[in-house]
Amino acid sequence: MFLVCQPATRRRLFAIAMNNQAILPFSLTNGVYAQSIIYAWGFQSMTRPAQPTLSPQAASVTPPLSELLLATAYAVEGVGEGRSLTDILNAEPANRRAAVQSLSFYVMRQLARGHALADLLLDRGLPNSLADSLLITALSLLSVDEREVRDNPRVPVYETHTLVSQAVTAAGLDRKTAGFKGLINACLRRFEREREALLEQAYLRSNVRWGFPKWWIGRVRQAYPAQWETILASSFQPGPLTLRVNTRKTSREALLAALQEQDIAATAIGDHGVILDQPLPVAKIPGFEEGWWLVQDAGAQLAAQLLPVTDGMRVLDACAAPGGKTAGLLMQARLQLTALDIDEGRLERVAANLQRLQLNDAGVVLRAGNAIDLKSWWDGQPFDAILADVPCTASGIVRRHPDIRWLRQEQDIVDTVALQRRIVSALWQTLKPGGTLLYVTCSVFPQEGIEQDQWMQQTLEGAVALPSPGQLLPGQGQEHDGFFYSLLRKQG
Ligand SMILES: C[S@@+](CC[C@H](N)C(=O)[O-])C[C@H]1O[C@@H](n2cnc3c(N)ncnc32)[C@H](O)[C@@H]1O
Repeated sequence: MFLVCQPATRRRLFAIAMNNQAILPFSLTNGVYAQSIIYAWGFQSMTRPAQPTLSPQAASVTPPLSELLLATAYAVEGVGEGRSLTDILNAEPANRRAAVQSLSFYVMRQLARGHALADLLLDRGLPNSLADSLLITALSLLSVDEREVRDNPRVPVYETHTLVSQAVTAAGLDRKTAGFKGLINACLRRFEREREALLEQAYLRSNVRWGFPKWWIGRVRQAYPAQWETILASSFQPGPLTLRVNTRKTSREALLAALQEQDIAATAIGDHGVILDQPLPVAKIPGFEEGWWLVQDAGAQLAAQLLPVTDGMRVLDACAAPGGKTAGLLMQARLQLTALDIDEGRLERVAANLQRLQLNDAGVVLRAGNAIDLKSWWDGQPFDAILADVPCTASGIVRRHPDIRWLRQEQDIVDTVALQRRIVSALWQTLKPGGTLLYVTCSVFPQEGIEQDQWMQQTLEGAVALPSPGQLLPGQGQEHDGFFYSLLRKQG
């Protein structure tokens, strides 16, 4: 494998490869009576980012709940300012990352409820955004109900008095929130007293009922009048842990047998997938170090199967990072593969992941570049096949990235559609006559899927549609996230 990047990047890449560890489980104290943690975030999280070094003793101690609540409030504030929760969590120290992930994922799902309750308790939000985020965090966690716990046993549940006192202690830990201790205490205690009435009022709001922004609910409802409720309900729940077997290293039967041996319940899904009954830390699943599998949703696994590739082909994976679909393609055949991505940092993850899976063949080149700017990265040799897993709103993968629904704005759909068209138009020029291009998005919005497909067939010279799944929706039939697939051949 050959990486086209700066020398400093190469050094960091080596460090990442050496650091390739899984997220560890943790246990919470402080009055938690039901707790379990989501471990794998997807392919990206299989490589642990560089973290400040902690002594083994310090790294194994989970901080008190008050500290976790404050860290979660910082995460909520960060998302409110437009930062990705994945980036925020990557910067968390190792000893609390899993705990803060569990809390912040839950709060993200119930953010509309937390906001609505804070609105009802205070005429205006708190004048300090961190204090406001702490109040919303505590209210989201205090308002967990039995039905939620029944539907999802991983929901974090705390005894009320513990949560209230820890939230107030959390306020005292930071000078930005210390002045709001009394007000936060008063709000949380009032919530305890008026819980039923406040929740009843909050649930009158559609964004609280569904856990999505109003504009998002409207878009899904308009696009899928018969299925919108199941799509939203399914998108609200956390996705399961699904693995894609590395068929270069092992078989699905062998992986299922190894899982069974360790009493890990799992079933086959799709052609190469395995779905675990319960999520586990990746390091606890047999074969992680050996590269027997990667974490990949069943819908995403289809990409490598749909693009017709055979040994020796010149293939472009145009928006490759973090490399889940690159890995899938390399399991299908021995390729002369260029993995292109505009983000050099994310490209490092492709390298680390291919290394763990031992798919870093001599014919693989990782290249940092903008797909639109052909002159900057293309050598003029046409490709036999192109995977265009273009940037999108990611509205189909909100189960695994619960912050996305709050980070996106309705206008983003228009901007993303325009960017996707520019990327595909450029890539089409690099495709051989007779070659195939697979267009992929992890979105449920038709503007990025079926409407783009129509546009491509009308606009791209010589484009002929081949059979492909089209729109895959969460909660409809097989277990998977939301994706759109269109396979086009360039007539020669
Ligand atoms: C949906 S993600 C790709 C996921 C990846 N194919 C996988 O399966 O792991 C889209 C990627 O496109 C990259 N990207 C965005 N704009 C791009 C551009 N103009 N040229 C190349 N890559 C781009 C982003 O950095 C991001 O990594």
